Amino acid sequence: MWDAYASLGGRKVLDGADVQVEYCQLVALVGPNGAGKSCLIKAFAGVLDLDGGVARLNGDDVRTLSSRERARRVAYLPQERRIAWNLPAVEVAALGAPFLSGADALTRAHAALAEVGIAHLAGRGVAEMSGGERARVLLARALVVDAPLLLADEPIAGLDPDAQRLVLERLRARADGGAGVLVSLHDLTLAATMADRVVVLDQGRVVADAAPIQALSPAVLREVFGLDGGWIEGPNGPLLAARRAQ
Ligand SMILES: Nc1ncnc2c1ncn2[C@@H]1O[C@H](COP(=O)(O)OP(=O)(O)OP(=O)(O)O)[C@@H](O)[C@H]1O
Repeated sequence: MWDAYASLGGRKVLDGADVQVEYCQLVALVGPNGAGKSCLIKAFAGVLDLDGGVARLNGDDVRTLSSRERARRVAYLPQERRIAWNLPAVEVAALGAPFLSGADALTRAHAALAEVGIAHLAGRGVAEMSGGERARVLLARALVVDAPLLLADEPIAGLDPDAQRLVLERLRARADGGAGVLVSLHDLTLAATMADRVVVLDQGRVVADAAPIQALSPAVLREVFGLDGGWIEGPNGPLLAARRAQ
């Protein structure tokens, strides 16, 4: 995405943001509440109009692609977790592959539910699930196709710690398997542990885009997140040691 500008309700929500997602990379998008992360992801998914700049998928302006072509090229997990109908989980997950035959879509949906650790819930209605279980069904819907670009807006919000790790490991595996993955996160330690690159967004602008520890430097932690501190090496990767700036 180059030079993206967008406004909502008369306010600038993207202000010249440049973000590239390469194949085989997991890119974590971080920033405070209201920074523009969802807007940026929506622009990539082709569901938010830009006032300026362009979101390209493999060179093509996403807005020029048909819905089916978009569904092939980009899988999108929105932040919104509402599901209108009480369909079984496997049928909800199968909706992620509208261009496959019903049987193929269901086979893939079963595999995607297993991938996110809820194969046992395949036949359960989504209205009869906990919030975290439903969140995993929606993630499975995004994983049903091997889209070259996977967009996940706060995929681990509301999940227990084990499920958070599982979901990020699955997204990591998609990147290792060749996809570009852009995932918005609030947990900076998980972002630093799992991502190849971290993009820091603040007021619709990219203020850092680098390897995790470089992007989340003490200066960025202070200026963007209001935190004093830095990174220490933990047994399983970097750990954020920070407190609110005085
Ligand atoms: N439908 C809307 N109408 C008007 N303003 C909106 C709308 N949706 C979002 N905004 C504004 O756009 C800005 C960016 O919102 P966005 O949802 O992209 O932030 P975010 O970084 O994803 O935040 P969070 O971490 O809270 O999810 C915010 O100032 C928000 O108030």
